[in-house]
Amino acid sequence: MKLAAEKTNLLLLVEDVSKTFDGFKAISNLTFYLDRGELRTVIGPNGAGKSTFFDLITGRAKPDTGRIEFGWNTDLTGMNEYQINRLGIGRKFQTPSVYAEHTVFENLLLSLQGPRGVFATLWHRPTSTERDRIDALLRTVRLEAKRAVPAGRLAHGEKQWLELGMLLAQDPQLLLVDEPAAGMTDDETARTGDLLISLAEKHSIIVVEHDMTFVRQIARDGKVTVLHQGTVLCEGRFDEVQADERVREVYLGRGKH
Ligand SMILES: Nc1ncnc2c1ncn2[C@@H]1O[C@H](COP(=O)(O)OP(=O)(O)OP(=O)(O)O)[C@@H](O)[C@H]1O
Repeated sequence: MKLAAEKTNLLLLVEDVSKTFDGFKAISNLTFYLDRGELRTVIGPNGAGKSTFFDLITGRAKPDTGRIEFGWNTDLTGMNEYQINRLGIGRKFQTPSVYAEHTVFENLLLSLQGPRGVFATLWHRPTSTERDRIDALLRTVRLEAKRAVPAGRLAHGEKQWLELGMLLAQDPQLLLVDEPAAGMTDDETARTGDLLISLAEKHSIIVVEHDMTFVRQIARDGKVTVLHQGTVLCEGRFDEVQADERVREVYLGRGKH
């Protein structure tokens, strides 16, 4: 349990959380702390509970027991997904969900304006502040050259970057990113890593990932958390985790590298 003095830099507190689905304990006494400005990578074999962990933070699933707090003692367990999102927690799912027939620019405009609705947004002339904001987002995700291209015509990697840009348009404090490198070429994967590292200067980020080359790239000297059977098996720098016998047994030993 964290003491008050240790909490000053804490952004997310997950303590002793459990979640059972139909008698199966998907998350079991999970404790996890994230500091402000951290870029944390979470790995673990299939079924370890990574998606459920994100579901619990974002309010998609509710814990049976335990505490989940954001910022300075804001209890997330009593809030719904919308309220948690409004607090500043954004999630990017593995499969990009962009408006295929609308341009990259329009997709970013839609995210910037929130729940106004597609029709209202696209019939309203963006303000110069909105244009500046979108230009900055396009630079961040390196899609300036694609601003007028319909999102459906983008390459897989570009769609993922656009969706990250759409998430950033809401200016979240905490970004939860699910397997961003899945299905990407090596070059796209490396660019995604660079992008996440640059975002970590302003945001706190948790990335769930299977691709170990990518995990090594983004983890640098930061912490990697290994989940197994719904709980934290170990935590440490990439090389420490990689050398841990328990990790080798449950994860790397199964042929994932
Ligand atoms: N809504 C649900 N109902 C029943 N069982 C569930 C539900 N959600 C998750 N589970 C179970 O909980 C366990 C953890 O699932 P979860 O999807 O969180 O793992 P994961 O680490 O994300 O796996 P993967 O790497 O394959 O995506 C799995 O055994 C899964 O079948």
